[in-house]
Amino acid sequence: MTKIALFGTSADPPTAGHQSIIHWLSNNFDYVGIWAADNPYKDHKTSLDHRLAMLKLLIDDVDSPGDNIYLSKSLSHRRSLISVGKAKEIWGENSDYFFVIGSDIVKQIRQWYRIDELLAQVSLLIVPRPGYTINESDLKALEDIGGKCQIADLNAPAVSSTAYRKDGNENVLIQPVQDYIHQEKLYA
Ligand SMILES: Nc1ncnc2c1ncn2[C@@H]1O[C@H](COP(=O)(O)OP(=O)(O)OP(=O)(O)O)[C@@H](O)[C@H]1O
Ligand SMILES: O=C(O)c1ccc[n+]([C@@H]2O[C@H](COP(=O)([O-])O)[C@@H](O)[C@H]2O)c1
Repeated sequence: MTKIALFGTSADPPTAGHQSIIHWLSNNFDYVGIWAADNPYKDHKTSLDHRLAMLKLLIDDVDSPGDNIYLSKSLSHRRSLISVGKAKEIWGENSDYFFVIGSDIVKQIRQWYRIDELLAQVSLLIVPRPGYTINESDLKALEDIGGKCQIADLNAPAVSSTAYRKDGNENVLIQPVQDYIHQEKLYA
């Protein structure tokens, strides 16, 4: 069965961490669907169009021999259940869908919109994030509501969008994203 990884991010701005996840997904799945979306729990510091443009630069910079990464505005939705529905219009009902989250989201995701319906349609692929241990009790709570969880065998770097927004740490960004931010005078 075709394996599809789905990865949504607020991309405010996208970091070297997002890039290492996308690179790994590209090597481990048949297709990778990526989108930028507003997060209903957060305020964003720049427009969705700028965040999409930065995400495109980040993906263009990924060395992907399979050429299997799809950044699609049609997937962009603040509710991931809707994004998954859009993905199924692209890759069909008979593919195997893996919804990718960092380990910092494992507890929170239980509060997401119609989470039981989301979990019925995808497996969760959890990327270990430095500083965020994956607790058995959180995995069990997800399983209790129908979650099928797998842990990705990937060491993502200890970087975050917050480190750039709050502290201006440019080391968390790849050069093309830094250049775009300067050119468009974002996050000033
Ligand atoms: N370095 C990382 N390691 C593991 N997971 C990550 C990493 N960066 C982002 N993720 C995961 O990718 C998804 C999208 O992340 P998001 O765009 O919120 O980045 P972030 O750095 O967490 O942003 P912010 O600092 O604004 O909260 C989330 O599921 C998050 O857990
Ligand atoms: O569906 C939800 O209820 C929901 C709640 C919070 C976040 N999301 C999505 O999760 C993705 C990652 O968000 P973020 O801010 O962690 O990058 C992004 O695509 C959001 O739209 C989705």
